[in-house]
Amino acid sequence: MAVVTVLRGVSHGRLSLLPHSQLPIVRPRNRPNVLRIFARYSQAHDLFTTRLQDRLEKLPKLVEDIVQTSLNTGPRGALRLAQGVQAVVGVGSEWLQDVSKTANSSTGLPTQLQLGLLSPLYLRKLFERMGATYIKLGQFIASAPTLFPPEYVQEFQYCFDRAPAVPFEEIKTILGEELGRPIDTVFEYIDPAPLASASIAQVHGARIRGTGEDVVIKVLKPGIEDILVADLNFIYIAARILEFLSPDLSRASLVAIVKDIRESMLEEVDFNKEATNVESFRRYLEAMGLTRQATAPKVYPQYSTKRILTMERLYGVPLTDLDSIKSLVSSPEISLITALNVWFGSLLACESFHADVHAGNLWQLRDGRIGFLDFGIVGRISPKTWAAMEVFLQSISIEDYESMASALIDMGATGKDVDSKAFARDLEKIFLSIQDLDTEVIVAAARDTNTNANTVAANVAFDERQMNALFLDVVRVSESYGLKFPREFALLLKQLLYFDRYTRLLAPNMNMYRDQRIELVSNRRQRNIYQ
Ligand SMILES: Nc1ncnc2c1ncn2[C@@H]1O[C@H](COP(=O)(O)OP(=O)(O)OP(=O)(O)O)[C@@H](O)[C@H]1O
Repeated sequence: MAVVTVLRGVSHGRLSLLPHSQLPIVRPRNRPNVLRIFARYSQAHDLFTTRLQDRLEKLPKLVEDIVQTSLNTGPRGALRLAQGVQAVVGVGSEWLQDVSKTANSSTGLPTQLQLGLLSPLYLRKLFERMGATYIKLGQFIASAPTLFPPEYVQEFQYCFDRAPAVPFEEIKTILGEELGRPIDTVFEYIDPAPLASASIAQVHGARIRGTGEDVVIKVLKPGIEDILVADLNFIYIAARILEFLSPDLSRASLVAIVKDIRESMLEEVDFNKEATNVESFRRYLEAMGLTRQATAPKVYPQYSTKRILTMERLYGVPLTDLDSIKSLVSSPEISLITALNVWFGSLLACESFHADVHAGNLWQLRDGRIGFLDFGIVGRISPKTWAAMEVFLQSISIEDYESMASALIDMGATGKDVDSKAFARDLEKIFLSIQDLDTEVIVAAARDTNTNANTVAANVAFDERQMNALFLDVVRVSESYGLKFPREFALLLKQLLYFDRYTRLLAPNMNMYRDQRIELVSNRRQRNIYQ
């Protein structure tokens, strides 16, 4: 909790050294008042002096670390600083405009505007402008509700990763360097217009020379590693200073956060890792006899490196694109069931699970199969978490909130005794509210006979916001009982809520946790749902 407290303090600009009045006091018994007061004062004073000395001793190491890290960052640091200033000025002027719009209103400035650039909305915008590292940091905040204040976790769910495209000439240069030979000896054709452009990578359609196979090439954007080094070093310095200023801050947690961010970012900019993840998912499909039902793009290792990833091109539409999907398959419900069974099966039988199956990464393919894209973020489940997760999922399916509570207690590290009955009652309230809220939203969308893609999308966005709020509720209630979950649990739960949303959209009458066709817990034996 120390991390949360301090980070909250920072976010409201209130970080300070521990004042005298809050120093722990050891009460000696049976002493006259004056002596007691003196003893109390001198103990507090001693403690303060010891802490100060302790800190002063650490100061040279901190300065050395900062200097060393800044030297490692080199001129990239200055460049990043300039970009940072530009981003602050940009979002700052947006904020000023918004302030001036509300200046004449009688209700005064909304809290969002009062907090300035530190408010969730403007901080999210600032992160988006700052690019790759901060977008990933934002996405990390969104996935770590136990560490950050809920309003930030909620807002950062919408940290969009879109960035201007890098000119095609530059992309061609990178491809030539990475392939080590003229690109036209490998590719017969590359589409100069990118299929997608995010902060870290850009994707182009292409055709392999000789075989004529359609592929996509995911290219790491130039200079992205430099930006990462500069940004991660900056984040490291900030963490060190925080530790220095607040000795009460749990060091292990803060270091773990920085380590987690660092590791997940470095994994994402190494396409060899993504290639390994896709390949292991494909092996899982093969081993389970699921290749006729689902796929992930085949990787062309001979045309892939750390910086470029050449993959089979899939053709299809996102599973949530209701109108398009109906033109491809007669029963979107069956498609959804397949997707769910394949994903749940991977939890058990694959080395890692796809931890980012948002709508853009889950496709209904033209050939009828389900396509899983983008294996940049994966999770791994420890046996302990998985065992508790099994019970958790079973308990959802039978609406047994007491076993749900005990599964959550098993998963969440706590030294305290938890009142599992009260916890169960609180969980029940949350899950009941999920059912009510979502059904309402989706039914409203479905009744609209003129529904077009935009209408559906608007409703889905609204629905997603609610789902996230409910997901945060589960975590918040658990936290109030002293539970702290491993991050893989948050990844899993978030994914389940995404799936719940797809279910309400594609198969409103189906109960994901009860339907016999969905093997939530054990998917070793694939049932034939097509008979
Ligand atoms: N194998 C593929 N076949 C067809 N299109 C693809 C393929 N891989 C990627 N794309 C297209 O490129 C887009 C971005 O790809 P991907 O999700 O892998 O990159 P990303 O940089 O991680 O993007 P994001 O973070 O937005 O998910 C996909 O949404 C899809 O439109």
